[in-house]
Parts: sequence; structure tokens; C-alpha cells
Amino acid sequence: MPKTTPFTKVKSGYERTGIRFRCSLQNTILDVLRARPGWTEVTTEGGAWDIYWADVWWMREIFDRAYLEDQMRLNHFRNHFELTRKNLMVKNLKRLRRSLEREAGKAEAQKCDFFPSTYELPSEYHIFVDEFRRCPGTIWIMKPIAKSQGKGIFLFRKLKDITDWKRGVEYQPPIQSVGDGAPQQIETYVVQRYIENPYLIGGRKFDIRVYVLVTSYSPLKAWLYRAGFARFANTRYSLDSIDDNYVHLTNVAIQKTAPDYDPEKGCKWSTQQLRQYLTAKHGQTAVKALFQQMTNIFVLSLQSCQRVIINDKHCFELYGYDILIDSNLKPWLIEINASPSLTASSKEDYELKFGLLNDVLNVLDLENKLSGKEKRIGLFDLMWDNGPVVGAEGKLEETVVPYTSSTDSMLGCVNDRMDNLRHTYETANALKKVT
Ligand SMILES: Nc1ncnc2c1ncn2[C@@H]1O[C@H](COP(=O)(O)OP(=O)(O)OP(=O)(O)O)[C@@H](O)[C@H]1O
Repeated sequence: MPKTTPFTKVKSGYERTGIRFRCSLQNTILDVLRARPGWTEVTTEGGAWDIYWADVWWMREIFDRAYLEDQMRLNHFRNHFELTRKNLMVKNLKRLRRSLEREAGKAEAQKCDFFPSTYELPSEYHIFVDEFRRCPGTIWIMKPIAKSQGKGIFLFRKLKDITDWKRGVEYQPPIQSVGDGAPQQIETYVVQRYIENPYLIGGRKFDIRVYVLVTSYSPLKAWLYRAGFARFANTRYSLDSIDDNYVHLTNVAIQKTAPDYDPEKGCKWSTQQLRQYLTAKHGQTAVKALFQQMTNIFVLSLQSCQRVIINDKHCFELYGYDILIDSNLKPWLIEINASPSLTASSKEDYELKFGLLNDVLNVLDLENKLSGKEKRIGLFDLMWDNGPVVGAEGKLEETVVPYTSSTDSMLGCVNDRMDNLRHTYETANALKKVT
């Protein structure tokens, strides 16, 4: 019998019972942990636990001096920021692209061309200025590396538009930020080529949130969740108003402050609804290729930091990928979040996040119920298991996910605000043909 207790003998062997959990967050994850049959919450500081849904502060301050018993599981890797800090993600991706080019040639390296040209500021300011001058008329987007929810982001066309920022950096002494634990200076930004031709639905820009679970970096083992959602901007897209965040930034935190935002509708579609729409407009082959390219992004980005991340058998990570599709149906990686929002914005959102987190716990299998050979657990598909998993590619677009009520209500969300009625009518008709 395994050493750790308590275990209960069942037909198939031994199942662990009486799992003890701790949780730093007060949102859906706490509900999910509390709903697990037989699991008990540990609230006392220093109390023994089997799984801890910790915040990044705990990882930075406590992890290094914590003694972890074999069975204990934690929801972050120690240096998770290697993939989830905007500047470090790009650094790791650029390194992977260079090494692919060296070892396998240009064509192979081109597989990494899924992130827009990006430079870290102020350290790469001069390289950026060279690139800026090479591409006159291009729009760029400035993003502070340690902030989220669209805070501090702005678009610009002229170098003089960032002189205020530049002046601030020149006169500010380097300060070590607490942030998420990676060393940094407070004013570090990334400047990135703005994707000027996003795919529009109902004249609105959107991005897609996809969940990927990593249970090991060495060897790499990653699971792709079938359900996700698209987040729409509230205002019609135009390049005339590059200062308008409601047009250009699709973060819910920004959009929900729009004067005509409707919290009931929330302007989210499930990935499944998006797939139906795209299939109606472009056909199955094109949409399949799009979702396969997205799988490629997930795998290559994880591989880019595989050697850098401190692998630890106690740790797992649930990533929230933000993907933007352009008008040529090419997916772009915008960002990867280590702490994707688990706070629900509507009933459907709650159901999605509850199911997602419950499936994360099922994959982790603290109860010792699974054989370890499963390729599908709940809505998670094993995407990479020290190599590609046969049949895993493109799963994201294949499954019907019971997320929101109907295709009609999905169209309602965006169409309510559409001015172009002819386009709406054609879209609805096309959808009827495929549903
Ligand atoms: N290169 C880009 N081209 C076009 N749009 C972009 C680009 N980068 C960011 N955006 C838009 O800005 C939004 C915010 O960007 P990003 O996700 O990088 O910032 P954030 O503040 O860290 O957001 P989050 O709250 O998701 O962490 C994106 O959702 C997207 O709509």
C-alpha cells in the first residue's frame, strides 16, 4: 500500500480520501474546491495541506523555504513569469526561433512567426527606433510589462508620442518592483507592432481566451481545454481613433466601463460559437487550419521556455492564452496569463470556469482514481506528452460545448449594436445552414 495516508481500499486499488486544500483566492476556484466530495479546507496558517491554490506572492515569498511532501500540489511553477511576463515570453520565443533556424533552417523557424515584432523598452529602444524608421506609417502598441487588464496601454504612430514616457524613464531611478517576483525596473514596457487588420465580426474586434494546463515541463505534458471564449470590443473598429480603448483593447476590464456596456450580454461568445460562425463564412478546411495553427502556438510557446522553467513535480500551471485572429485568418499570440481571471462575469462564465477548474482537479487526480494513461479527462485533451499526441490537434474547434444557450443569442450579443443590417442578415442565414 502507498505510504501517504489516508488511503481507502477500493476495487481497483487504493483511493486517497480526505484531501486537504488551501486557497488564496475568493472566487470560483474556492467554490470548486469546497464542492469536491470529502475534501476539507485548511484555513489556519501552517496547517497541513495536499493542494494549495496559491497566489504569485506566496510563490515568491514562501515557496523557496517551504518543505513539500510528495503528494503536495501547487498551482504555479516557481519562475512562471518566464512565459507570462510580456518581455520574457518574447525573449524566450525569439531564442527558440533562432535555435530552430540554426538547427533546422528558415522554414522551420518560420513556425515561430506568430507573435508581432516586439522590443523591450528602455533596453532595446535603439533597435526599436531603427525598426520604426524602416516601417513608416506602422501603428505600435506600448504595454507595461507588469500590469494587466489593459492598464497603461496606448497606441501610437509617431515617435514623439512616446517622448513623455521616455522623459519619465530618463529621470526615474531604477526601482526594484515587487510585481510577480521577476527582477524588473518599474518603467519597463514592451512596444509591439499593432495588428492593424484584426478579423472583425459585426464590425468589432475580438480576441480568444484558450486554457492550457501544464502538469510537467520535463518531460513536457500539456492539456488543451476544449471550451474557451471570444471577447468583443464594444465599439466598431476603426483606425481613425487610435486613442479609443473601447475600439482597440478587448479586455473585459476595459470594455465593461463603456457607457453602453450590457452586463447581461457581456459580449462574449464561446469558442464553439465562434467556430460555427467562421465555418459558415470560410468553410471547414480553413477553420481547421486556423485551430491547428493555434495548437502549434501553444506547443511552441511552452517549448520555448521548457529549459528555463524550474520543473518541480509538485507544480502545475493553468495558462490563459490570448489569441488575436487577423483578417487573413492567421492567429497571433498576444499574451499568456499565469493567473487567468477566475472571477465569473455571468452565469455562463461561471459554469465555464467551474467546469474548467473541476476538470483541472480531475487531471491532477489527487484521489488516485485514474490510470495515468488517459488522453481525455473532462473537456481536457492531452495535447503534448513528451511528443505530439495523435489526434489531439484541432480538438479545440471540434467539440460542441454547452456554454451559452443558442446561436441566436450569440448573434444577439453583437448584432444588437450592428449598424450594417445587410451583413447581419447574411451572417444569420449562413449560420442557419450549418446549424
Ligand atoms: N499587438 C497587438 N495588436 C493588436 N491588438 C493588441 C496587441 N496587443 C494587445 N492588443 C489588444 O490589447 C488588449 C490588451 O493587451 P494585453 O493582453 O497584452 O494586455 P494586458 O493589460 O496584460 O491584458 P490582460 O488583462 O489580458 O493581462 C488585448 O486583449 C488586445 O485586444
